[in-house]
Parts: sequence; C-alpha cells; structure tokens
Amino acid sequence: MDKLVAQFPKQIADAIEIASRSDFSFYKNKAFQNVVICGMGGSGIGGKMVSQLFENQASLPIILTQSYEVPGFVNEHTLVIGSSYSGNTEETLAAVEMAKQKGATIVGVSSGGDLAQFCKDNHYDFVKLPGGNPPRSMLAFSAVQLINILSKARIIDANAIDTFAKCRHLLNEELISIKDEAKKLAKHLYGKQCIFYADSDLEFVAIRARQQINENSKRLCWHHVIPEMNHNELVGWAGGDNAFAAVFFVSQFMSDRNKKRTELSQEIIGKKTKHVLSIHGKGKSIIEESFYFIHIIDWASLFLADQMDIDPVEVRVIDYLKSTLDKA
Ligand SMILES: O=P(O)(O)OC[C@H]1O[C@H](O)[C@H](O)[C@@H](O)[C@@H]1O
Repeated sequence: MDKLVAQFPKQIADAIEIASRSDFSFYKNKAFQNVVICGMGGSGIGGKMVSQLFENQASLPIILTQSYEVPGFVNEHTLVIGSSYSGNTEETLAAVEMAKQKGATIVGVSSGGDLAQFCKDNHYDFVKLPGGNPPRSMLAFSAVQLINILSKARIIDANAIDTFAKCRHLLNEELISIKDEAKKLAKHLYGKQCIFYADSDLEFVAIRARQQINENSKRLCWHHVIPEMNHNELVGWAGGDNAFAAVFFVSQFMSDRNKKRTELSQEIIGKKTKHVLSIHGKGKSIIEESFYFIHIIDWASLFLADQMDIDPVEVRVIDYLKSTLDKA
C-alpha cells in the first residue's frame, strides 16, 4: 500500500493519459438534464469529490448514488456513470441496470469485471483502468475519468482536467511537508476515537479520512461538516473528553463565516479534549488543496496502521460479508 500511496502524484498523470486516449460518442446529439454517478467505497469517493468540486460550475445537477437503485428522476435525459474499480460491485451493477431500464445514457469506468461486460453488451462507452489494486488506492484514476467524461459532454469546463495536472506538481513539491503533517496526524489519532471535520464544500475530504482510517488503519471514526455540526454535534461534545481526537481540515477557500464557525468550534471542543488538530490547506485552487489534504490523509492512515502493527491492505471482514451475501 505504501508504494501505491507514494504513486498518487504519478497516478494523476497516468490517469490523464488514459483520459486523453478515451474516444467517446455518448454525448453526441444528446441534451442531458442531469448526471448520476453510481459508485461505492473507494470508487464512490471519486464521485463525491467530483460532484462537490464542480457543484458551482456544472451546468447540470451531478448526484452521487450509493445504493442498488438510481433516483426516480432518472430518464432518457440522464447521463449515468457507473464507476466500480473491480467492475463487480453488486450495488453499482444493479444501479446501472436500473438506469438502462429507464433509458439513460450510460458510461462505465472500471478495470474490467461485469461492468466492462455490461458496457460491451449494450454498446455503452467504457473507460478501462489498470487493474489489480485495492479500489481506494486508485482514486486519482476514477476521479480524473469522471472529470473527463463530464468535460467531454460540456457539463463542466472543457479544460477542467488541466487543473488536475497541476495537483501532481503541488504534491511533488510539498512531499516533505505532506509526510510531516501525516506523521503528526497519525500520532494525534493513535489510541483515540477519531473525528474529522471539514467545511461542507470539502465533505469528501472528511469522508476520505474516515474511509482510509476505517480500511487502512482498521479504526472506527466519524466525520461531520461545518456549518451543519454547529447545529447538533457540537452539543454532543458535552459528553466528549480526552478519549476523542478532533481533526479540522481548514480550507483556504472557506467563507469568512465558516472560518469563524471553525475557530469557535475548535475553542468549544478544546474545552473537552486537549486533542484538537488543524490541518491547513495548500494549493492555488480548491482542487489542488483537496489533493493535498487527501495525500496527507492517505499517508497518515498508513503511518497509523504501522504504529498499530496492522496490515493496511487486507479487508477480510468485507470479503467475508461479500461471500456470505453471495451464498444468501
Ligand atoms: O470500486 P469497486 O470495485 O466497486 O469497490 C468498491 C468497494 O468494494 C468493496 O467493499 C471493497 O472492499 C472496498 O474497498 C471498495 O472500495
């Protein structure tokens, strides 16, 4: 897993290369009214990332769905993107099948599996990713392909992918500080109940933190966002103590009001636990900044696993669940 995380900056370039070779026809003579991305876990996070990062710029609503179904509004004017790294995740496969029944335009993104076959059988456009790795380690690949599909359809800026190229440079330039921050974060989380907070525009960053600590470090944790947590979870901190470690991802692009809310939340939480850490963003755009945060998170989840002498790769409990479901 260390090798895969170290390759994250390079994966961005490799993913752009795959995107540049993709030859699509799905958008020709189509006037889409909405977009639905279907994806779970390590593939779903790419959909969440893209739907949030391009929310203000996109000409259409972009929704992520993480279940066996697509929303009721899906019809022949909907673009549905099925994103599953293995191509075999049953929720995603059921959702794209339902989208097909509703006459939606479908594009698949996977390394193969049943999703590849489904796209082949139905003559849907398909992007093939390099296979053989845990889906969560291939986020750059799935996110870049989603961006490429959306920009090809002119739903987002045609040059959106260029911003991703800049992320690679930022991650390479900042590697030492990224690893230092990740070590600090892992130390902060060790032996405690982890809670991640981010501005609501960057919820996917906090979700990525939760997912990576769950799967790589095998720890329970949760996340919430500013400002919504100010209306409920902050009160729950009445029961908080030093067993909890709070982490705030502080974006440079946060509104002044949310900045103030973050500071006040930190002050209030700081009265309950001495373990409150802020991680400040770097980068010239929110896209660069989110890749910066994600690289810190990914490394931290491995450092934490190492401190606990845990194998970050195995997800035996998910394998057990899936095989039991298969027999049911
Ligand atoms: O990207 P996919 O192949 O659809 O996988 C989605 C998810 O499936 C399983 O639950 C894996 O254990 C997760 O790690 C993965 O993120």
